Amino acid sequence: MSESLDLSLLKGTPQQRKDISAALLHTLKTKGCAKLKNHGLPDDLINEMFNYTRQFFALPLEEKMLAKHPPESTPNRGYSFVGQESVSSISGFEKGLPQGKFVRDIKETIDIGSANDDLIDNIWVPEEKLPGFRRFMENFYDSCFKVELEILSALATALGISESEMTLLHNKAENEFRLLHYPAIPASELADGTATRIAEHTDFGSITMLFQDSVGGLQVENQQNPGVFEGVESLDKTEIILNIGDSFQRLTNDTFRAACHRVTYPPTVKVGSDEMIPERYSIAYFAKPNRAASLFPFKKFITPATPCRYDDITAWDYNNLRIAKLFG
Ligand SMILES: O=C(O)CCC(=O)C(=O)O
Ligand SMILES: [Fe+2]
Repeated sequence: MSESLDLSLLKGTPQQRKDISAALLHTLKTKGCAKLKNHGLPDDLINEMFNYTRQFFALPLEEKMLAKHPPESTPNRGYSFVGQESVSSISGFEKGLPQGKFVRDIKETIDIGSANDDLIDNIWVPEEKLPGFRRFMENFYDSCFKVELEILSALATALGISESEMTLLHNKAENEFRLLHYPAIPASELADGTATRIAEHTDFGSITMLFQDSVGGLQVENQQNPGVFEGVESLDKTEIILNIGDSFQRLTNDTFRAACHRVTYPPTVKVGSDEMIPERYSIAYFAKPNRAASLFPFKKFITPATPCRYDDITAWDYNNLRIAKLFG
């Protein structure tokens, strides 16, 4: 995986901004994801984020279940126990592939939205179970939103589309963000291919900003070599791993393709061995276009050589179409 890109250059000279935006676009288009440093989120904040994430998942199951995700896909809020959600049902969706075999994800998650969302409320454990958790998460969400807008503006610059059009499409912060815990398991549990940590998938939104600990196992499909998945390790958990989601693929009429990714064995553990795969934590912030916005491709990307590939659909209808498949 290539070097981290220095996002502080977006605030440098106009030339530096242009160059770093172009580098970001190039890395995403070739590698499928980009690592970002100096993105503006303080190290302490990210470290605290991981601390809270660890503390949340360390609560007894019956306490986590006080914030339980409904059995169906919407509203996508609250705690999902190991086995509740299976991502393999959407593997290959945007590639137009038929649904493949069922693979069990061995992960637990909590999904969180904006504190100011007037459509959906968050689902929290009672404050006394994890004091400060709710407030911290709500603030972290807002901090991620600021970085999201900067990244989207940079991508707009690099793609030659209007920054304000891009911002207007995302200004309601109707995003989602998810804490993930992959429990420690013997490697043998993954050996026959019926289970994994998270099955191959693309994210639904515009961009995903991911934070991961140092365990490893995240793999992203190289955009120039379909079918080839490359490991993405973070030496430093304060780095953001950025990838493109399906909504952006639609908006750019496939100029930009969503990156397929998955989490499996970390590089330190031998496939099929008796070793234990250590537990792993990650945090994914899914930036999405406003619910009412159309995902019809920007005019610039519809040409005689590249006719429009997508129907007009709102971001919300598209989101629900995708998510409906996740909770079976
Ligand atoms: O845990 C990770 O690194 C990836 C999580 C992910 O891809 C997702 O939740 O969509
Ligand atoms: Fe993902």
